Amino acid sequence: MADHVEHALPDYRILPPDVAARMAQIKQRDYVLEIDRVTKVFTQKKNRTVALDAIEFGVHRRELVCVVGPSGCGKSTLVRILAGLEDATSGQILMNGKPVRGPGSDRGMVFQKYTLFPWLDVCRNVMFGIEMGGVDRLEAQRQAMQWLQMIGLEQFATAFPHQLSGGMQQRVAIARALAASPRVLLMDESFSALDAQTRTKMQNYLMEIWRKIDITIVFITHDLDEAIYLADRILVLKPNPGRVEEVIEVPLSRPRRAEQMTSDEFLATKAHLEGLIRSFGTSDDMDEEDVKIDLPLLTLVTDQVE
Ligand SMILES: Nc1ncnc2c1ncn2[C@@H]1O[C@H](COP(=O)(O)OP(=O)(O)OP(=O)(O)O)[C@@H](O)[C@H]1O
Repeated sequence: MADHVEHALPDYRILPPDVAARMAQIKQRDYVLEIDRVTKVFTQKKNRTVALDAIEFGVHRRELVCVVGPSGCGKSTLVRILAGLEDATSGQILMNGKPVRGPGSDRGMVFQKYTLFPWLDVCRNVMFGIEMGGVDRLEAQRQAMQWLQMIGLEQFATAFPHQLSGGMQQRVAIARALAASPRVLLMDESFSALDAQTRTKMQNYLMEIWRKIDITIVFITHDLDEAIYLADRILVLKPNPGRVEEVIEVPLSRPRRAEQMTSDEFLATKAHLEGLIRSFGTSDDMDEEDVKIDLPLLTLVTDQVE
């Protein structure tokens, strides 16, 4: 007899009762953001790329949706269209039922690269979004300090961005985006420049803020662990052309804890996502096993201990 029996993972589609109840509650809420048959075609000389092909999806109020997919499946294009930075070739984005015509204060954005204004101190960076909304300077300063308190950086109010670590800068970027009172926060690979430990802290920190305020989050990521850990639902895109492959309801209870990353439900969801990405057959950086490195001969290790 075999010494060990292979551990069978549960079906990732089976939601524990508390998760099923939460998901039912989320689905009763209105859509804040609707992607209404959005197609985006890029034409360059003779090349025609269908980056997004009739994408249809609705994000409920106070939901946290992650978007994953291999390189080139249209994640960045989608987030740029959601932000109003790019037009769809056909279809439309609706915010609370109204068509999006360009960037607006109802959608905040946090990018991958640190985008704080280097010449403004932390408080002024956060004040920026508030003042843009027509609030006077003194009131903006009061609100900015409240945000800094919320993110635990009030003692850094007069520091400049270069004096902060990457994680702290992203916390300020989140505070700056939220201070402008958006309905939706769009996050494009916002934590991928951070080291693993800081990244986990930022994920917990984001979920903590999200729990406290009325905000809906759309989070684009390459990282499957990050998507499963954060999301209520995961929108999986496939490339060539960019289409919705599947929408996954994450079978994990909230509040999320790091220990859940080794749970059967987590592993089953990850195994399924990995299988999907592999089935797209792209040479993607999500698939680390496929990465081949040509080493120059001189780098061969000669003192290897067996
Ligand atoms: N401005 C552009 N002009 C021409 N083609 C573009 C443009 N922007 C994106 N594309 C093409 O559209 C497709 C989707 O690109 P996009 O950057 O949205 O994918 P992605 O999923 O965000 O990729 P990655 O994860 O590598 O950032 C790709 O084939 C890309 O080459």
